[in-house]
Amino acid sequence: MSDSDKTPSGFSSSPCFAHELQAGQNGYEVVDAQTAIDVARWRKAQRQHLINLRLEVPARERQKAADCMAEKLDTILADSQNCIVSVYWPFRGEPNLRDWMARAIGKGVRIALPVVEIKSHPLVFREWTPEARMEPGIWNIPVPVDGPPLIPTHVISPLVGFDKESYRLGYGGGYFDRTLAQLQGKGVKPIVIGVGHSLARIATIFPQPYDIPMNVIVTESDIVWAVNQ
Ligand SMILES: Nc1nc2c(c(=O)[nH]1)N(C=O)[C@@H](CNc1ccc(C(=O)N[C@@H](CCC(=O)O)C(=O)O)cc1)CN2
Ligand SMILES: Nc1ncnc2c1ncn2[C@@H]1O[C@H](COP(=O)(O)OP(=O)(O)OP(=O)(O)O)[C@@H](O)[C@H]1O
Repeated sequence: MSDSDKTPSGFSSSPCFAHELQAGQNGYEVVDAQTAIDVARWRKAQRQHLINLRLEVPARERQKAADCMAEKLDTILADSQNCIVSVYWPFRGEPNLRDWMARAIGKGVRIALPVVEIKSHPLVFREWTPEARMEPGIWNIPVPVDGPPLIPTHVISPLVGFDKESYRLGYGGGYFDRTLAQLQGKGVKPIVIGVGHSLARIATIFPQPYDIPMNVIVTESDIVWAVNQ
């Protein structure tokens, strides 16, 4: 099946929503209500499909792919002393970068993990080390409990899906977009690195006004920098 074959049919709106923009209250423009419902429904189905595809890959093969991604991260973060890199604690078949996190600390990088402190609010980042005290957070994902919030210089974001315009499909909470928008409001622009399997590539995520594109996407086979960097 070609990418264009995967384009859903039956939408009330075309992929270009620019003509439907209205002033919103969240600091970004909003599209009309029906478009928002259509996009949310389509994304939900895509998430389910892409997570299932990834979980069908045998665990050993997934770890091999994650190791390839880790090597590529080393290239991107070659000059990363003094950097604070937000990673993630893997779940539901996300690339497991935990060994890479420990190695990066050995090279002078500070590693942080995202924490949902308040539902539907921006994420907070707390430092992780192999000794960090962890507690189950949202969806039982372990999060560090001690230390002050950190502001990352780099945000490594796990991809459920991604498209050729470097937009990310996540789990539907809007957490990364909300967080990046908040940081940008403070004049902070971390480098956003998406990591995911190449099977997560789709033609478009039907980007919405609140979606913030990533700077670079790392898969097991490629490093793809966004255009207009
Ligand atoms: N490993 C890992 N940790 C992570 C993330 C991640 O993507 N991976 N996150 C990255 O953001 C944050 C958690 N993300 C979340 C995203 C959505 C929902 C959530 O409640 N989703 C709704 C479905 C919404 C919908 O489909 O419309 C739900 O499950 O009911 C919870 C947490 C922080 N930690
Ligand atoms: N900057 C923002 N401010 C307020 N709400 C936002 C913002 N960005 C996204 N959202 C909300 O989050 C919802 C889910 O967004 P989206 O479908 O992009 O999630 P996602 O990127 O897949 O999830 P996640 O980042 O948690 O993995 C959107 O419907 C939107 O209402």
